[in-house]
Amino acid sequence: MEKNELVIAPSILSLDYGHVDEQLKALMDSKAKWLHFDVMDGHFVPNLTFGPDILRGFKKAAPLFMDVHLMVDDPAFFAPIFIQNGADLITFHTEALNNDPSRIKALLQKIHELGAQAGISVKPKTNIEQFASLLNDLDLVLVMSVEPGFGGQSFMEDQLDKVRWLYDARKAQDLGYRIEIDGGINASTYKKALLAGCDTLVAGSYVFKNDIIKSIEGLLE
Ligand SMILES: O=C(CO)[C@@H](O)[C@H](O)COP(=O)(O)O
Repeated sequence: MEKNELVIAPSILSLDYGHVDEQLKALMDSKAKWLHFDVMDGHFVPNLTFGPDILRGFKKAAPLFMDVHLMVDDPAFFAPIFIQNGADLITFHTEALNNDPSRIKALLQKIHELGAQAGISVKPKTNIEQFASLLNDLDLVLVMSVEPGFGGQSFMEDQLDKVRWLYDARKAQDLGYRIEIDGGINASTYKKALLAGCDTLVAGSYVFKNDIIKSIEGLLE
């Protein structure tokens, strides 16, 4: 059984930036409670996206739970800035801290001290089991089911092994972290993600290239 209520986090990477007001209104009228906000620095991943001012603007226009995914070389520098500007949850990539458990733990703690929830993001080639000792410090684990950097890629089904491992570990240790999946989620892949144990679905192109309200409702069914 799922421990957490199912949450859909539309990824604003795929928003149609010619029609921002309209789309934010549809999001506010939808059943989405979260927004997924991808921060890319052009170096950790080969794409550039949004800074903290944009997050502040989005939060004002659409006051939903802001799930901020840092794809940056220096998450310890950027996390406090995004929290000040409205992030409710920050995830960062462990590789940016050389996969060093003590540095990862210190940043998770810093994020918590600043009043936000904290989690790690896991790239497709990253082994999750090396972070077993950190599970108790996490509010969420973000499993990437595509290589981070771009929307519209195909779902990597083999990443569901990580989801199953996280699900079993959570149950065995009676922990409460969310299991979020991100990349290639659509009307068919979401079912596989839910069956494997995800409780938080990020969806970009599927939501914004279809009817926003109906596609979110469909993923919640
Ligand atoms: O973080 C990323 C890409 O790096 C994602 O959040 C994408 O924005 C998901 O887009 P779709 O695969 O759903 O189109």
